[in-house]
Amino acid sequence: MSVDNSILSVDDVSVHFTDSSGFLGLFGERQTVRAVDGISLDIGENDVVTLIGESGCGKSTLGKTIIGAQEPTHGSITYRGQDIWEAKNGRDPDIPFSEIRRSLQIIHQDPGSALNPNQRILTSLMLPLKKWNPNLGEEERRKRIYALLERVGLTPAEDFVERFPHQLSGGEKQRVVLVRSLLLNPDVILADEAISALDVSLRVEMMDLMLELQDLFNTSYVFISHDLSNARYIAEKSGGRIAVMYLGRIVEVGPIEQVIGDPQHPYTQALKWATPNLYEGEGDDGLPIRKIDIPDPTNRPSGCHFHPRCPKAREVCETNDPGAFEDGSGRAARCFRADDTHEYWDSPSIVDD
Ligand SMILES: Nc1ncnc2c1ncn2[C@@H]1O[C@H](COP(=O)(O)OP(=O)(O)OP(=O)(O)O)[C@@H](O)[C@H]1O
Repeated sequence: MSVDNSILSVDDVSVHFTDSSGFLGLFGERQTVRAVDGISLDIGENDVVTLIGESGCGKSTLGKTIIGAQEPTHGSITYRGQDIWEAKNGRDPDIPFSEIRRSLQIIHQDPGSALNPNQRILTSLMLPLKKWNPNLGEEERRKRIYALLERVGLTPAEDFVERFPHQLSGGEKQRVVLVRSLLLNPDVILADEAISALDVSLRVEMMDLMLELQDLFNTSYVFISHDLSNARYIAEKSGGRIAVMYLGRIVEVGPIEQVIGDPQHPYTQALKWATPNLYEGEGDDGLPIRKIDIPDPTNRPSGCHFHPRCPKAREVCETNDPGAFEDGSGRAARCFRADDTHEYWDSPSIVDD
């Protein structure tokens, strides 16, 4: 899906891992996991996109690919028109890879692992600022760090900068990591389950803080979450998009009013059904999923990959792979049901009553 003013363009990107470990590997068989499979997505200025889906659907791999930390096996990622991997491989880029690296930052679930346990917070924040902004004097650097720490509520900053990571709570560490990313003035921050490890009471506070700072820094975010309530909160507050992933693909993407308010893809409907505070008062049409088990990612079902679990599957879904249908509202869904005139509607159901 394309946007105006795009910073990052993901164009038909796949990431396939070939694995010869495991049982079949003993017999020399190599299996391919299609962690990301033919995804196109643009990230614009001041944009927010939240990737949601079950464990193993490819959210982290797509996120890492978007920020240039994972090389795609197919397709391209461009940053302001510059192919990231051509820049990384030094093919005379218009934008050097170091500049791309600075512009695309990541915040992980575990802030502890992102901070050197032997360094005081001041050193952890000073070093990257010095590396990326060598013309900035020590006093100016210190001023920026203090101002940002105060802005995220780590006050008094003079006290926090003298501490080591083990002297901070999880929420405080995550704020320090956020400050460290923002000091580099990035265009895009990938927040990979960045709030999942925080106490529930702190999650909303952290999401609010990140979105407030977005306005100040003109930063775009790609949030990764397995929790549809959090994804809804972020998308609602930011006016951003939600992208629902299933077995390496985006099966539905668009604004919150469409994707959560009126989901088109049966998988999005199942996710919504499984999130009680989103489903309240919507009646009970029965279980919106036929099988709980996630299919083997090395051996995906034919046709629509969701068809064995889909309560609305018809014969055509077993053989034909749906493309993305756009409905003119900014939403696209990979389901034949999104097309009123599709042969799906005349195809016999494969679901037992
Ligand atoms: N380096 C790798 N080598 C082989 N397979 C991998 C590798 N990284 C990821 N995978 C596989 O790719 C698929 C997608 O993994 P990924 O971590 O992107 O999913 P996810 O949606 O982020 O899951 P989770 O929410 O559990 O973190 C999984 O089947 C995973 O086992």
